[in-house]
This record gives sequence, C-alpha cells and structure tokens, in this order.
Amino acid sequence: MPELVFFSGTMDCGKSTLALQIEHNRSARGLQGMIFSRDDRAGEGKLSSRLGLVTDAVEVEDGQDLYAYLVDHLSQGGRADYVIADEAQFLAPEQIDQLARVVDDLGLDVYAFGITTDFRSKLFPGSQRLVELADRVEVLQVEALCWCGARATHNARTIGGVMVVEGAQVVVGDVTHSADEVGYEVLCRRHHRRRMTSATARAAALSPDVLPVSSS
Ligand SMILES: Nc1ncnc2c1ncn2[C@@H]1O[C@H](COP(=O)(O)OP(=O)(O)O)[C@@H](O)[C@H]1O
Ligand SMILES: Cc1cn([C@H]2C[C@H](O)[C@@H](COP(=O)(O)O)O2)c(=O)[nH]c1=O
Repeated sequence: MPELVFFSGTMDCGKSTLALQIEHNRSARGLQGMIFSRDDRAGEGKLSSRLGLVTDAVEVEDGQDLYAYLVDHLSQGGRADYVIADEAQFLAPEQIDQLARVVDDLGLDVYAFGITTDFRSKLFPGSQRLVELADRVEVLQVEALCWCGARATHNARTIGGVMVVEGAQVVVGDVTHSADEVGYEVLCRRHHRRRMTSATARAAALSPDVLPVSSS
C-alpha cells in the first residue's frame, strides 16, 4: 500500500540526509522520484544536507497544486515512482492534502520531511496537517542534542546567541551563531522553556555570582 510518511524532528537531526538517502537508494534501482522542496538554505530548487550532499528539486510556490503538478507531469509522458517533499513545514495545509491525494489517487509513496514546531514551539500549519493525515509519523533516530547533553526536542531562534520569542514564523536560517544575525539552536524542553541557549548558559557560568568565592 502506498503511504504518506512524515519524517519529523528538530532542525539539524538529519532529515534532508535521510531524504537524499531514500532518493539515492531508489534511483539506484531505476526508480524515478519527484522531489519537492521549499526555501532550502542552499537556494531555490535545491534539497541539501549539512553533510554536503545536494540534489535538484522542484521549488514549491505559494498556491501551487502539487497533485495537479504531478498529474500534468505524468500525462505529458513524465515519470514519477515516488515523491519526496523536504522542508514540508513550509507547505500550506492544502498542499499536504494534495500530497495525500497523490498517495490515494495516483498510488505513489510520499515521503515528507520537516520540523514539527517553530521557534515558539507552535506547530507549523503544514506540519500540523501532516500529523493529521500521515499514515505514519517517524521520528528520526539520530537525536540532535541540547548543549546540556539531553535529547533536543525544540528549536530556538537566536540573535547573537540569545533566544528570541518574537518574530515571523518563517525565517530561513541555520544552526549557527553570529553577532547580529538570526540563527537557530536545538534545545531540550527544559532549556527552551528557560530560554537558556549555550551562549547564555556559558555567560551565566562565568558570571561573578556563581564563581567560587576566593579564600584569600
Ligand atoms: N561534519 C560532520 N560529520 C558528521 N556528521 C555531520 C557533520 N555535519 C553534520 N553532520 C550530521 O548531519 C546532521 C544534519 O543533517 P541535515 O540532513 O542537514 O539535517 P536536517 O535536514 O534535519 O536539518 C547532523 O545532525 C549530523 O548528524
Ligand atoms: C525553528 C524555525 C525554523 N525555521 C527555518 C530555518 C531553516 O531554514 C528551516 C529548517 O531547516 P532544517 O533543514 O530542518 O534545519 O526552517 C523557520 O523558518 N522558523 C522557525 O521557527
């Protein structure tokens, strides 16, 4: 039975790498995938992993009908044996419904990859629809870690390493810190709730309040 599978996790847990592996294994056996992505860090029409692998993808546009796109492609003699959708959190709920229709009416497996929640730990609308519709939700096995060593379950947005809680839901970026640019950091729930990033934890550890009192 064809399936709609949602591979979900935090940022930087290997979702795009897995998408590229699934693509590689199937294309090595002569199958052809339709690869969708949206707002990948590597640029328009790309699906990229931090391990350095990248492949071309169809850049999904606002309002694009993904079911109609596939029907057009197939009816013009194109081939698609399965579908991969990366950065699926950026898709509109209607586009997730269209992917479910691809499974049910065209009989293709659809593998969607994305983060479930945003920097405020609220569901992305596309991810919410995936949780509602997917045949399976798979959590990636290689866990990303919080600075404290616990499993990272939440995504923090940072500016200069400090967690922020205001701003647009979508701001494309990476898990890096620079002085004034938006970055992201994965945290455990405890430290996300306390807004404690690696930078603020380090600063707190160095603060005079918590330094051992000198005996001299
Ligand atoms: N230099 C490296 N050596 C080994 N593994 C790495 C390296 N850099 C990144 N990775 C792995 O790649 C993962 C990120 O993969 P990626 O597919 O880009 O994540 P996602 O799509 O979930 O954001 C990291 O969790 C880590 O396991
Ligand atoms: C938490 C959060 C993330 N984003 C953006 C940042 C990245 O461009 C992608 C996630 O990509 P990854 O391959 O999973 O690392 O999502 C955002 O726009 N808003 C957020 O709240």
